Amino acid sequence: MSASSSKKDEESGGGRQLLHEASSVPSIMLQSLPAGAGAPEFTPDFTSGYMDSPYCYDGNPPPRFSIEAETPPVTTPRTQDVFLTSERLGRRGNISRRRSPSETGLTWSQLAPLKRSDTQGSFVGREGEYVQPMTYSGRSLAVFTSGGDSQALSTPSMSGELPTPHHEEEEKGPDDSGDTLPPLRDFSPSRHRFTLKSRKDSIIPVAGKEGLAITPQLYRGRSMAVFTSGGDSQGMNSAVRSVVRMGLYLGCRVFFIHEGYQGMVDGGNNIIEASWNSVSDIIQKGGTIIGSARCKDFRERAGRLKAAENLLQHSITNLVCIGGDGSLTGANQFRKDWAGLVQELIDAGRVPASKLAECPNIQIVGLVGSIDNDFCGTDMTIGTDTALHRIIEATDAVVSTAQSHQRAFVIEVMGRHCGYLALVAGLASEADWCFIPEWPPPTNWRELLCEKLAQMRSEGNRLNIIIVAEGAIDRDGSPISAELVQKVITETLHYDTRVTVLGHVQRGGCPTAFDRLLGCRMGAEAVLALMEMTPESEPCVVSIDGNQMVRVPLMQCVERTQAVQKAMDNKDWDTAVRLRGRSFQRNLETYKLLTKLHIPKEKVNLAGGHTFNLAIMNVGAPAGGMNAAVRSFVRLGLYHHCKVYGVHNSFEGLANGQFKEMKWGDVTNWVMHGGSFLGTQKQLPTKMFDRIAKSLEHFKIHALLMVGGFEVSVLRRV
Ligand SMILES: Nc1ncnc2c1ncn2[C@@H]1O[C@H](COP(=O)(O)OP(=O)(O)O)[C@@H](O)[C@H]1O
Ligand SMILES: O=P(O)(O)OC[C@H]1O[C@](O)(COP(=O)(O)O)[C@@H](O)[C@@H]1O
Repeated sequence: MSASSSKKDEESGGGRQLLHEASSVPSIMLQSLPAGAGAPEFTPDFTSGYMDSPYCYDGNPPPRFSIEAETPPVTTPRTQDVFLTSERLGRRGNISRRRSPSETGLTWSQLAPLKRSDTQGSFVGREGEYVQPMTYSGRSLAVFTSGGDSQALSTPSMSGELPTPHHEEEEKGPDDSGDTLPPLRDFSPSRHRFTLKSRKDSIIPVAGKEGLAITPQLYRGRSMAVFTSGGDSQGMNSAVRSVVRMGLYLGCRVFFIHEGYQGMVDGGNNIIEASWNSVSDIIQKGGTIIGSARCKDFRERAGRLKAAENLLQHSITNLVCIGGDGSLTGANQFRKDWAGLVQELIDAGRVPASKLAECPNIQIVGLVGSIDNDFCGTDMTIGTDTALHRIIEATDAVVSTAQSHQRAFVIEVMGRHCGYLALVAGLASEADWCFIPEWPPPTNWRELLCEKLAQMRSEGNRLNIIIVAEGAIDRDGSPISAELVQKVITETLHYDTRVTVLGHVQRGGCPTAFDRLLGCRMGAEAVLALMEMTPESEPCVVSIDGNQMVRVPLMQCVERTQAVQKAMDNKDWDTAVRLRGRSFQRNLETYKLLTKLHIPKEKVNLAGGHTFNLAIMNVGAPAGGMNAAVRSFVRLGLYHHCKVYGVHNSFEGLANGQFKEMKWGDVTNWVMHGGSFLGTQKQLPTKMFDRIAKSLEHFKIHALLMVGGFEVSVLRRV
């Protein structure tokens, strides 16, 4: 026994001693997941723009949880208890494991660190990696929920295929970008160009200025305009509001251009000056108050000439374009043409000659507003989060009626070229199958699909949910429509099968809090980026990277986005998925793994034949997502040949031996349910340590995952 553990024994009394005496349980690892409102330390700080756990900044260590690990049973040099969290809480951020290297005695390189300057530090989780089936065959684990329950995303899967490893994406290495920002201080344009260090991406982001103090009236006298273009999305209004107010704050004249490029071409009342109040009371509204359009004229030089003439009338030489890749491509073309267009207008006597000196260039900054999340270069586009909420709400509603009538439902979601919405909706609703354009199903998908659905029914499921992206295709590139899927199911299985096309409902309605904030943050950053531009600057897109506002070169992003389509056209699915980014790959792998009906058959055991017992429990008040976490844990544990126990009723259950061995099918359909199926209680284990230790010994538990609030820390401190 180490010196440190002896000391802790003295502090904690007999229960701890029991753990150490349990010869058949050489060690125990405790891990905890924060859940719900009972985990205030993880509350995102939306206002500052940095949604990390304050652990990163306030210097306080997180609660520690292990009951000491003297003989580490698993594979790392010295395995310790960890605290799992979503790194930087970017919606597509990494799941990371947090702990202090100084506490663990490990070096950063052993931890595969993210190189953050957090007081706690993080190292990258293994989410999305290809994981050999049955790697930890024989081990046991248990799960419990405790504290407040929480509604969360967990992970279903899709095809009957085994997961195949994807190539490691080259563009993004571990996020080592974050910590170059200095504390809040005055901003002036000559200072503050922070580069994000050591990125391996071909698209290199530059850190934005969010969080810095900005001097008012810094750009007094400049003119700028904002417009929305292409398909609208929820959160565009928030971005417009933010652009207008930041522009005014900096002393600029700010104009609205109504109806996208069409308004720019038509001019007149489409271009009007904005005031502070003209954007009041819009942050909560869906759509775009300044209108959006698709405009043929602007694709032609003649149209762009008219647009330039209209902008020159107001001496507008700074544009914030809120739209998709098409709109941003158009903006880039406009910028390239600008000098020639101005000269042509002067030559034709349509604008005074002085305009050339006054407005020699036009500067462009883009914000991506699209529900599809199809733009390379940003983790999330404005509107995606809201669309996902709509889809999940609708799917939950469909599930209830499908259940009554024992029906299969094929739900079509938007995404002409991108499967993000379908895939993530599939994950979050535990759909039985999910069709996306980037990863078409095997050629015999009809048989596989029907086999899977039939098997589910034979195991007692009353319904089936299949999600089809609007742009889903098969391996030959032919569309897989919702109607085709319906036909296959009806003809083969004779199930009562209905199609629900969610359509524009997904794009309408009020934005979620996330999209409102995303619009706000991106809009403000866009104005700063715009004002800092020089005639030589390339147009940029303001994007979210992890949870940081960054600027990325517009055309590189557009090219990468178009490359995904090219890869799909060439039926190069691996490349298409890879180009979509690591988070997309992770989602896909997780979906494929966890949606399987049974544990995959492989017998590989990378743990060298060890048998491990795992347990999971919930603690504290219930919080959304607890069941989803349990489902993922149980299935992954089983996949690694562990024995997995669910511990009922928090610490009390732990002390009373309320352990239930969990099987793969026991957690089916757990994702969409709030609360805690294991049962959770707000209670401290302080008076139960002896009994807890006996239970752990009795069930020979090697590792325990606690999902809950602060209560989990008490056991750890023992
Ligand atoms: N290559 C281009 N040149 C000029 N304008 C373009 C170009 N591509 C798109 N646009 C303009 O942007 C508008 C919106 O583009 P679109 O692709 O329909 O939507 P999104 O911006 O949502 O991708 C088009 O109607 C057109 O006016
Ligand atoms: O409203 P429209 O013009 O029918 O467009 C529908 C398309 O627009 C989208 O909602 C969003 O696409 P973009 O934002 O990329 O333009 C797609 O998912 C959908 O296929």
